[in-house]
Amino acid sequence: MPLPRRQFLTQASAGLAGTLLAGLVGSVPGCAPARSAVQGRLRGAGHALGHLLRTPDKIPAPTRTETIDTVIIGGGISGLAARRELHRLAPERSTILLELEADTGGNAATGHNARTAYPWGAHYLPIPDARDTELLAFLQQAGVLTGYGPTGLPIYDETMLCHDPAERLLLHGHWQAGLVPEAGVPAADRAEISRFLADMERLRRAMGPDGQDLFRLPLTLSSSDEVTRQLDTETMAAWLDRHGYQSEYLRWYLDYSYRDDFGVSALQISAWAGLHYFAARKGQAHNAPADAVLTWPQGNHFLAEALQAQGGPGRVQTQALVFGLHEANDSQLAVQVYDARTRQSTTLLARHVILATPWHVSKHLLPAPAAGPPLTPLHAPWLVANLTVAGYPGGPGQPLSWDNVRYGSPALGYIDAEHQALRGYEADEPRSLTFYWALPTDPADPAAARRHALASTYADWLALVLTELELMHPGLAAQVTAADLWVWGHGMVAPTPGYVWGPARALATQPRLGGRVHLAHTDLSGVSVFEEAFHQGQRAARAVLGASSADFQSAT
Ligand SMILES: Cc1cc2nc3c(=O)[nH]c(=O)nc-3n(C[C@H](O)[C@H](O)[C@H](O)COP(=O)(O)OP(=O)(O)OC[C@H]3O[C@@H](n4cnc5c(N)ncnc54)[C@H](O)[C@@H]3O)c2cc1C
Repeated sequence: MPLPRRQFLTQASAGLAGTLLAGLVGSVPGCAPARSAVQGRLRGAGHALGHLLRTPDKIPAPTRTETIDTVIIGGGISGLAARRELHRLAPERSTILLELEADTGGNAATGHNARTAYPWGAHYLPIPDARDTELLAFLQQAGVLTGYGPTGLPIYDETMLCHDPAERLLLHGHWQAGLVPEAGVPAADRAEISRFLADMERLRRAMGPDGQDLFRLPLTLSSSDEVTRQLDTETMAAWLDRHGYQSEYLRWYLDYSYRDDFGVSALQISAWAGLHYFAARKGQAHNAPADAVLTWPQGNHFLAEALQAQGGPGRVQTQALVFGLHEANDSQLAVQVYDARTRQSTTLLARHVILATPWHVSKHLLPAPAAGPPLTPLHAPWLVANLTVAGYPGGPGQPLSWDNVRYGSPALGYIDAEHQALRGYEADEPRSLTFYWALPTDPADPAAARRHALASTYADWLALVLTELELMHPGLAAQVTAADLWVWGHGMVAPTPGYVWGPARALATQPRLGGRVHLAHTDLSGVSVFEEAFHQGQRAARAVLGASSADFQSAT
């Protein structure tokens, strides 16, 4: 049964001050400033335009026709990577990328205040596996990778490697360094945490009988070992129970990590995905440790801009809603697109289409699939809040770090958006903080959480965020001067049991419409991270070129 809205917000704030949910910021005792003192607004992806897909009769019929070789639908990381790859391998082809929003980047969106750019979504890339030469080549061209050391390991631009201090955790009233609970944690729990991390280290190095790493990114490179893939059929929580991992500190740390990458906890993801999270990361660098991350004030929008810049002169059209896709004739597809600027629609006749949209959009555009289980990705809604705070977020212990998390919180903490700025700060200078919050989702009715999230008001969200800030830094909520908030109705895909290696994903990723439509999106991976999106795009672009050469051969 759908949650009433008040209950949804109560769950979102589980553990926060009980008085919070009156819905008025001023009702939070002793912490929240008068509502009028905080400048800001509630934003979000272009729901109104996107929702036109549900009522196509309200969209004007196409009045013009254009012919083009390849149309890319969706300008997130996967669509931009596809465009770059097409340009790299076949620059003579005509392409157009159509993006619904006013800017490309998808979930790697950015905004800014008077002080700095900040992320609205994806904000970091762990240093990649040094075997991922295609990703390294892109990063080198983007200036992120500056060369190679004497042993052949990549050297990353020091200004883009996350500076120290990178992470801190508020635990037992004290800020400790790092996010793995340590300070004041009983010895038995510490031993369990060490055992788990040692297990993950073993899995990181483990190979399957086919000679492939058991876990790797992109995940298609992981071993096809059946015993390992069977782990996709149980939940990570069940796997932890089976292996005697009961420590509440360990379970909190794992749930925090999974909510941060997948939006849901160990109860909702498969054991394969839960282990992949820890065992697939094999970053290596000449000038950074294996767990270093690359980050920018504007988050991964930096990488989106670089992908777009490397994609050549092909057209990129934003505020363009694709609402129809069908076969026009034996050799062309018809793509119907509505331009929200001119309020006119066009039919593009294309030999190939790369569909780089989330599955809830793609399934509307594609003809019904062949018989088989449907793909039903679970997406938690997310709240991201960018705050300007007049005071310093200090506290006992480790100073302000890039990533700041409160143990036991239902939220995911905040990033210091100005962390990478290469300058000193006056103690009383304002700071820009980016809060992340994966909202609770009932897998039986995920649409209910989304509906409630989209129906909640600026005041509702602001109350949640300010209360969380107050619990992290008593007295600081009153010093918030601006707060812009963004709700993602669909955050990122959660790899629920059976999603990654079950039949539905394999079926959904098949080429469609006579082999002329190729799909790319992290929903089709099950693990929503930059590396997956990048490789999804590359694979789709190569599939277009492969299909084109087959066309060419059959025509000659
Ligand atoms: C809050 C949040 C934080 C995240 N943090 C990180 C992180 O730190 N690091 C990381 O690696 N990953 C992170 N991710 C995951 C991130 O989603 C992926 O890394 C990646 O950006 C996904 O790219 P994509 O191309 O698969 O999808 P999307 O970003 O979903 O791109 C799809 C695009 O299609 C467009 N579109 C949809 N419908 C239409 C239509 N009908 N016509 C035209 N265009 C359409 C959309 O507007 C969108 O631009 C985060 C995700 C979220 C939500």
